[in-house]
Amino acid sequence: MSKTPIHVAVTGAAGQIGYALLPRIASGQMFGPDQPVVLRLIEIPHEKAMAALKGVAMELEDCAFPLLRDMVLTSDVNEGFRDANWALLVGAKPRGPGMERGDLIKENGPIFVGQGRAINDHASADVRVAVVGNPCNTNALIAMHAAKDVPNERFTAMTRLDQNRAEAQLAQKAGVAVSEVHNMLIWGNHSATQVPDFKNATIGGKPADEVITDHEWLKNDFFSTVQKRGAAIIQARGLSSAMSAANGLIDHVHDLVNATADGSWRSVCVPSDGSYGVTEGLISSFPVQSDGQGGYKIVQGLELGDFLSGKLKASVAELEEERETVADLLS
Ligand SMILES: NC(=O)C1=CN([C@@H]2O[C@H](COP(=O)(O)OP(=O)(O)OC[C@H]3O[C@@H](n4cnc5c(N)ncnc54)[C@H](O)[C@@H]3O)[C@@H](O)[C@H]2O)C=CC1
Ligand SMILES: O=C([O-])CC(=O)C(=O)O
Repeated sequence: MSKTPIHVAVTGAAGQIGYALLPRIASGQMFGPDQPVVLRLIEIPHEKAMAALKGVAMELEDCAFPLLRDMVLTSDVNEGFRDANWALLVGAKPRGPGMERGDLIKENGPIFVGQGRAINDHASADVRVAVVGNPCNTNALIAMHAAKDVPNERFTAMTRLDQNRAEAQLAQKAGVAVSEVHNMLIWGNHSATQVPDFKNATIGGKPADEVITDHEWLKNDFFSTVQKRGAAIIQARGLSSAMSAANGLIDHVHDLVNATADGSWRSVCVPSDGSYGVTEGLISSFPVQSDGQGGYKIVQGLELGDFLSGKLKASVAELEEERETVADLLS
C-alpha cells in the first residue's frame, strides 16, 4: 500500500534555488523513492512572481513524477504552510557582488517573522523547518522565536553546502574520490567566519590532517576557499549558487529524516544547548546525528584544538552580533 503523502512547503519556489530543488523533491531524492509528496509552493504576491511560479508548476506537471500527488500555488503563507510536515524557507533576497550574507539581515529578517507565525498556526503538529534564505542562521532564529508553540529543535539552517564544498576541496588536495572523505564538519555561522573542521574529518579512514601534511594549506587556502566559495560563485556566475544550494538542501533534509550511521555526523545548524561553548539559544552549525524518527543529537566529545576553537569563538561572536541586530524581531 502506498504511503500517505507528506506536505512540503517551499518559499521562494519560483526562484533560482526553487527551480533546481523542486524536481529533485518531486522525484523522491529528498524523502525517498516510495514517499509521495504534495508540494505547497509559496511566492510573493506579485504578478510576475506568481506567473513564474505557474510556469514552474507546469514544468513539474510535464515531468509526470509518479510521487508528485498535488501542488498548491499560493502567495498566502497561511495557506502555504497549512498541514506542512516540512517547511523549506528558501525565499529571500540573495546577496550581490561585494556584499556579505549578513548585509541582508535588515531586508530579509522580517520575512521570517510572518512565516514563523504562519508555521506556528497552520503547519502540521510534526512540522520541521529548514532555512536557506540568508543570513540563514539568524533567519532561522527569527522564525523559531515567532513560532512559539513549535519546539525549538525543529528549526534548522543549512551549512550542508559548505560541508559538501569542504569535502570536495579535501578530496582534490588528497587526490582521492570525494566518497573517501567522511565526517567533514562545519562549525558556527553560514558566513565568511564559518569553521571547516579539518581535524575531525577523515580521508580513506585516516585523520585528514595526517593524510594532508601541508597544514599551512589546511589553515589558510582550504579555510578561505570554503569560507568564500559563495562569493566566488557570485563573482563567476553573476548569480549566487543555486544548483549546489538545492543539492545541499536535498542532503540536509534527507539526512535528517534517515538515521545517521553510528560514529558519523553531518553539519546542521541547530539551536545551541551550550555544547562546545556555543552560546545557548543561538542557531549554530554542529555535528548532528539523526535518529531517523524526527529526533537528533549534537555529537559530543570532539576535540577542536586551539586553532579551530579560536575560529569558532569568532563565528559565535558574529552570531551574537546578528542576534543583537534583529533583537526587535525576537520578542
Ligand atoms: N544557506 C545557503 O547555503 C544558501 C543560501 N542562499 C540564499 O537563498 C536565498 C534564495 O536564493 P535564490 O533562489 O538564488 O534567489 P532568487 O532571487 O532567485 O529567488 C528568491 C525567490 O524568493 C522569492 N521571495 C522573496 N521573498 C519572499 C517571501 N517573503 N515569501 C516567498 N517568496 C519570497 C522571490 O520572489 C524569488 O522568486 C537567498 O537569500 C540566498 O542568499 C543561496 C545559496 C546557498
Ligand atoms: O554566498 C551566497 O550569498 C549564497 C550562499 O549562501 C552560498 O553560496 O553559500
